[in-house]
Amino acid sequence: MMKKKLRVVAAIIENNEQEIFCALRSQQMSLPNLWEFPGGKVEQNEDIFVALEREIKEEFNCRIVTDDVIFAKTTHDYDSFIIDLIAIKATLIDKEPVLTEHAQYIWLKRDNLLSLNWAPADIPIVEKLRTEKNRH
Ligand SMILES: Nc1nc2c([nH]c(=O)n2[C@H]2C[C@H](O)[C@@H](COP(=O)(O)OP(=O)(O)OP(=O)(O)O)O2)c(=O)[nH]1
Repeated sequence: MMKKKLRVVAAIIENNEQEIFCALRSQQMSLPNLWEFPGGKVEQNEDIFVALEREIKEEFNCRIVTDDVIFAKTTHDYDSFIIDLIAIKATLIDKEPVLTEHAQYIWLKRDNLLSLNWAPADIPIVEKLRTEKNRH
């Protein structure tokens, strides 16, 4: 049978201290106990930037402003599905995120990102963040 293909957007949210927002998937979610850049599935005909803002609002009850470019795009073949993961940088507006589905979150400097147990699809994005030169 053909594997299901998921199109997922993920936010690289950086704060004023150059820390990046990392979220821990809970026991109840798929890929439990793995860290991710928060986001979710893009709906049919939905704009990816709109999808990302929607997902962050749903999952953390806060608003972000996204870049208007894609930071990184990667494909990963999990046992039960294939994911197209689209990472987009973003900035938090209003307030700190509130956990609703995730088990935990943490703000980490780039150099410390590899200390977490990431969802496999996210590893290339973590690597790109660690080595990027022109940060903003
Ligand atoms: N949001 C997000 N999902 C990721 C990342 N890396 C990664 O492998 N994934 C996977 C986990 C999920 O299987 C899928 C995203 O789906 P989701 O979080 O919207 O929804 P879900 O499958 O947990 O739950 P559901 O909507 O099926 O109830 O992509 C990532 O960095 N961010």
